[in-house]
Amino acid sequence: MPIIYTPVVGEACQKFSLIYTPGLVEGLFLSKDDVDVIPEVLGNWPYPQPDICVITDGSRILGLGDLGVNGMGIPIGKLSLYVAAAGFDPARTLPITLDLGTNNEKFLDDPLYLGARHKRPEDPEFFSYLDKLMKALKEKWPKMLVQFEDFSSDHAFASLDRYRREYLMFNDDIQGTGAVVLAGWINAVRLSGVPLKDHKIVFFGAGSAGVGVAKSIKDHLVRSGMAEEEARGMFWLADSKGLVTLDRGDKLASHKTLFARSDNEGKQFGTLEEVLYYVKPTCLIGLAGMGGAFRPEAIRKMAEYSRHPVIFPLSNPLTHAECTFEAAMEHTNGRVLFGSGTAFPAMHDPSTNKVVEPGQANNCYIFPGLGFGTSLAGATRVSDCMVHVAAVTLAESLTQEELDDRRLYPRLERIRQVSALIARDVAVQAVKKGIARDEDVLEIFSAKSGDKPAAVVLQDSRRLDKLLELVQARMWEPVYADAEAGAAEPLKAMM
Ligand SMILES: NC(=O)C1=CN([C@@H]2O[C@H](COP(=O)(O)OP(=O)(O)OC[C@H]3O[C@@H](n4cnc5c(N)ncnc54)[C@H](O)[C@@H]3O)[C@@H](O)[C@H]2O)C=CC1
Ligand SMILES: CC(=O)C(=O)O
Ligand SMILES: [Mg+2]
Repeated sequence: MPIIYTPVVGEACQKFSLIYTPGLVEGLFLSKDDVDVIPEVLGNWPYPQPDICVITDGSRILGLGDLGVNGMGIPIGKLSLYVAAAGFDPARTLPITLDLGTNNEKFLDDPLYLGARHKRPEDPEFFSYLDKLMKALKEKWPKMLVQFEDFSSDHAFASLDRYRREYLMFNDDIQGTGAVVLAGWINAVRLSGVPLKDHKIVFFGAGSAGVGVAKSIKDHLVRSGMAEEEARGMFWLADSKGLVTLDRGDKLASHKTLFARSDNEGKQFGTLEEVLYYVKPTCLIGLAGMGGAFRPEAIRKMAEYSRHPVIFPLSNPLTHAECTFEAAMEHTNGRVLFGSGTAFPAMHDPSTNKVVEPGQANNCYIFPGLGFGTSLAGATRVSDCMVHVAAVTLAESLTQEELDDRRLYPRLERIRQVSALIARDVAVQAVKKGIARDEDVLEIFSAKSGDKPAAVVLQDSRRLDKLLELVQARMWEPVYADAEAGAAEPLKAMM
């Protein structure tokens, strides 16, 4: 996991042009010059019809910025996790990197850079290209789910809004991250001892991930019965200019306006510390890609404001995490409820004489199961309910032992089990919405395409068990064709 994914995948992307292996088909590159021949380029893909595609334009790779075509490591890494964590067939996964240019001067001047050495196009050309690509992908592989990954935040929000109704797609940084943090947050709130409505959440970073997470938690609160205004009042977002307020004097990007504060009485708060002293939050979430930004003083303040402060330094890779697990433990006297984007090692807590394992709040707990359930159901799109149920199922997937250990997420070793549960519940939501098309899934609920079965049918435990069996039966297993060799046994034992 730490090799095919964060942190090493970040380094692999930084060095991608140098370590590239000619002749190995790793993924599909589409350049600006291909604009009129996109279907023909897709036709060059030498493997069977893909079920899942991860696409990036390399414009915001983890917290490492614009890596251009070198971002290819991310679709490859994410798809490896679709295989390992949910059971997609590796031959039916498609990594795509758009080589539309880069605004990274270092690469523009680098003779060894593999991508096109020109700047990125303006929005009209960018979206016209993307429109053609989405159309061509749907025409060629209508059932394939497309995951948008690591696009710069303006394009991440705009493309999600543009394609989510017409195409089978979702944005992992906005929706996958939203769901995984919501799951950890639900469990952290339970352990914090602070009533839900009294939580105050500060976000350091208000980009695709920050706003995606804030929206996901806010929508969950509203679904649970809280009024929209009250729910929104629990959030304070800070970006590179400080607390996001309506009267800050700059033109706010549209994705930030939903959470912009209007109750700041004309005062502005430029630094994270100023925001913390003003808000006195119970939760601090880092999604700014600023390594070390949660300094000891800030962590100590969090421990003053709450007996069990929730601190989530979520930026990737490890060097960009806002603080380490060790620092969070030290400056809260071990009271922190912690989740990070990249895994930190476990620590011995002298006060309890126990080993404490930090949570890994990474969308890798969500996208494999969400994608598998969507694909299994033959869903025609990814609805908000499908993403929301993925979060709730993840939050509820902990075993008694994991709950006793005060964990926020299940052990990573159980990821295939957890992904299967998420896939089942996502598929149920697709059936509920009438957007499932897979006949085996529909038959379990005695439904036809387009039907919306009654709640009593959808909650019937016998049918749910059958659906889980179907999920497990369809999961690809890394076994040798000659099963007699017994190569499958160690992996089966993990299930
Ligand atoms: N744990 C997880 O599962 C995930 C983690 N991430 C991480 O989150 C980070 C951000 O990702 P995105 O939101 O997509 O990027 P983004 O570029 O859309 O947003 C970054 C935000 O940070 C703010 N920022 C930048 N410098 C700052 C500073 N000095 N002080 C305060 N704010 C500052 C920007 O104004 C912007 O609001 C990345 O490091 C990425 O790896 C993203 C998705 C999932
Ligand atoms: C985990 C992830 O999607 C990111 O850091 O961008
Ligand atoms: Mg990402």
